[in-house]
Amino acid sequence: MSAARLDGTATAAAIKAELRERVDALRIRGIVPGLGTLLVGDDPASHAYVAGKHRDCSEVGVESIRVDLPGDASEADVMAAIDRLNADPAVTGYIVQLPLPQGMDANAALERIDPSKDADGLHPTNLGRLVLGVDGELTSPLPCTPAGIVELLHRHGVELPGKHVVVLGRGLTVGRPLGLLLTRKGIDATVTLAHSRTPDLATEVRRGDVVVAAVGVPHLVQADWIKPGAAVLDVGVTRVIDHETGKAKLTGDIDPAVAEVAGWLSPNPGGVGPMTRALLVANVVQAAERQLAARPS
Ligand SMILES: Nc1nc2c(c(=O)[nH]1)N[C@@H](CN(C=O)c1ccc(C(=O)N[C@@H](CCC(=O)O)C(=O)O)cc1)CN2
Repeated sequence: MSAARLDGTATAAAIKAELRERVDALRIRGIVPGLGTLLVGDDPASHAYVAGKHRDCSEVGVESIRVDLPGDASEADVMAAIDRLNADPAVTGYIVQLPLPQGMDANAALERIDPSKDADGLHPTNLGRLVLGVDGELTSPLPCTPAGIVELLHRHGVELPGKHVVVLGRGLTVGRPLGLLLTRKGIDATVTLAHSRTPDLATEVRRGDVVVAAVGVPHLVQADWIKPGAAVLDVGVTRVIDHETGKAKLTGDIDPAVAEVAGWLSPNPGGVGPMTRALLVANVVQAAERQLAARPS
């Protein structure tokens, strides 16, 4: 038996259709949401992701403001670009595409973002609100990949309360905030956050009703690591050369044989990636709705 597909492309399309209606309602009230992106350097993957983000915006009626700096830009250039995005009234929310070129302080860049314009939910204030809001109502933006994973499972009817979720990877954009999100009241999962220094990964993964792999090690997770029927989300991406075609192709963290054991499996590409982008647009629309709510009537 083969796992059912956690279809990120179709789910993201449904979310974008819902967002289109919210954007239309905002525009009628005179608010035009705009997403800004700041991309430094010429990493092809980052360029592809940023292009996808702007494509999504045009599909839902969100304006795009794109700032690209060369790879040899100084930290002062990056900070100045962030200051301009903070001040630009056309920018409802924006992101600094990660990774920044080697040697550049990503934390300093993230801290410079105006938290009310932080479309990635990665500013310390918004990550702090995620920690503080574990028991309560949350009105700050959530990091896009964790929010996308929870939404993808929810829209496929995969229940999380009381389930054991094993997350592989402790990075800033996925593993770390995902652990916080999954343990919030209302989501109520139990989380194991495993990483490169965890002994015996296979034993940890076998305990998971849900497994999220975000480490960037091609085909790390093997079929005999998976509890039969588990939901498996493949987030990590490595570009490897296909020996038959000589071209680079995307390879995820999950071995294809996992499909024979898992109950649910997200394809990669076509799984969590499109959900990350859809939830980014959702954060921008939400920020615009907050602007509207704060406007004197
Ligand atoms: N500022 C941020 N930087 C990065 C984040 C982030 O959330 N914020 N996450 C990752 C990359 N990422 C978002 O920027 C991202 C990854 C993948 C995709 C995506 O749509 N993938 C497609 C395949 C695209 C391709 O062909 O290359 C898919 O999975 O179907 C979008 C965004 C690191 N940086």
